[in-house]
Amino acid sequence: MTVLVTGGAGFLGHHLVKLLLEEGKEVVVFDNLWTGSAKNVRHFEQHLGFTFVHCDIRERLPDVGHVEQIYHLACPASPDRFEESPVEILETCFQGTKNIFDLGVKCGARVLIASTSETYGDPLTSPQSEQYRGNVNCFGPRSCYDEGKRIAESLAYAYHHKHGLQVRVARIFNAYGPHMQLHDGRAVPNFISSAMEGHSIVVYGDGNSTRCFQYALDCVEGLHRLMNSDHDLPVNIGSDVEMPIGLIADMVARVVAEKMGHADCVDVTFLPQREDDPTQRQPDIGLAKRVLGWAPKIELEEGLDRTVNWFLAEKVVASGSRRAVGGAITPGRL
Ligand SMILES: O=c1ccn([C@@H]2O[C@H](COP(=O)(O)OP(=O)(O)O[C@H]3OC[C@@H](O)[C@H](O)[C@H]3O)[C@@H](O)[C@H]2O)c(=O)[nH]1
Repeated sequence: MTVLVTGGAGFLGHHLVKLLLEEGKEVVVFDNLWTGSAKNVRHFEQHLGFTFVHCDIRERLPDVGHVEQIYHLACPASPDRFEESPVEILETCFQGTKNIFDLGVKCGARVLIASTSETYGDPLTSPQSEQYRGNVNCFGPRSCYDEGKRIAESLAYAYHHKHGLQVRVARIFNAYGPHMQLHDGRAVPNFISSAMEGHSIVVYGDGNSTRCFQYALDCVEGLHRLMNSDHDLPVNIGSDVEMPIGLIADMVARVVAEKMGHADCVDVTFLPQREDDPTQRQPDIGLAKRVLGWAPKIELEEGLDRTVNWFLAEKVVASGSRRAVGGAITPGRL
């Protein structure tokens, strides 16, 4: 079976491509390396079943022959990028997704889209089940992503009704793990990079906003189960262990300090809450448990330990060989 993964050089893309190759699938990756990295796919290059195509899904897509399944992950996911490139993100969510759906119709492929907990906006109810319709500001600084992903969901069901496209919709809640960019902008890598570099950790707000963080391997296992299930309505994929961000900052500071042999943890600096930053978030994962038999397995302590180990190892490699990070990649097979 040939599987296409858009955004396969991204953080979650990396873990998903690895899982699919280990399963014996032929994997084609589409990525323009906007927020992904060549490093995230370079070690797949000797795999005969792997093909990398450098392309932008907003443009006319290259011919890749027949594919049976498409995981559509391509889109920046860090709130820092939402403020930098809102128009490009909207184009990716609409035109990019439309191009992928057209390819799905042409090939008769099933398409899974990476939707998001951001479709619930700043939720007024907790936990958030798939029935909750959300509280999204349609013109705020995060709206390109929130509304972009909402229109991607709408487009998925429009293609299903009009063209019979088989769609799967995963609403992914906060994920973290190895292969995120150190300066990605999201909380976990930001906290790790500040602690590693001895800078104060920045927490927006008073530290009481909550999130539930899932480890990358759990997340891609959930995507894989959803793709191969019969359930064609949106499903939350996330951890339901809710924690204040201030506590997560403290945990990261402690883990990094222990591993680097520092006696003291770094300080935490509090800055004003960012506009429209959700104050609480916790998925109801009852549906995923029921229809996919899925729930996250890796606890936050264990996941943070593995993630910090990975970032520290990357730092040693980078300082040892001074090799380029995220450099240009040649189109075609890696
Ligand atoms: O350096 C930082 C970064 C983030 N934060 C805070 O930590 C919380 C989590 O922030 P993140 O940037 O990791 O992620 P957010 O929850 O804001 O958005 C994410 O939600 C789920 C996704 O689908 C997306 O990846 C992204 O939109 C927010 O309250 C944010 O303000 C900090 O306090 N300091």
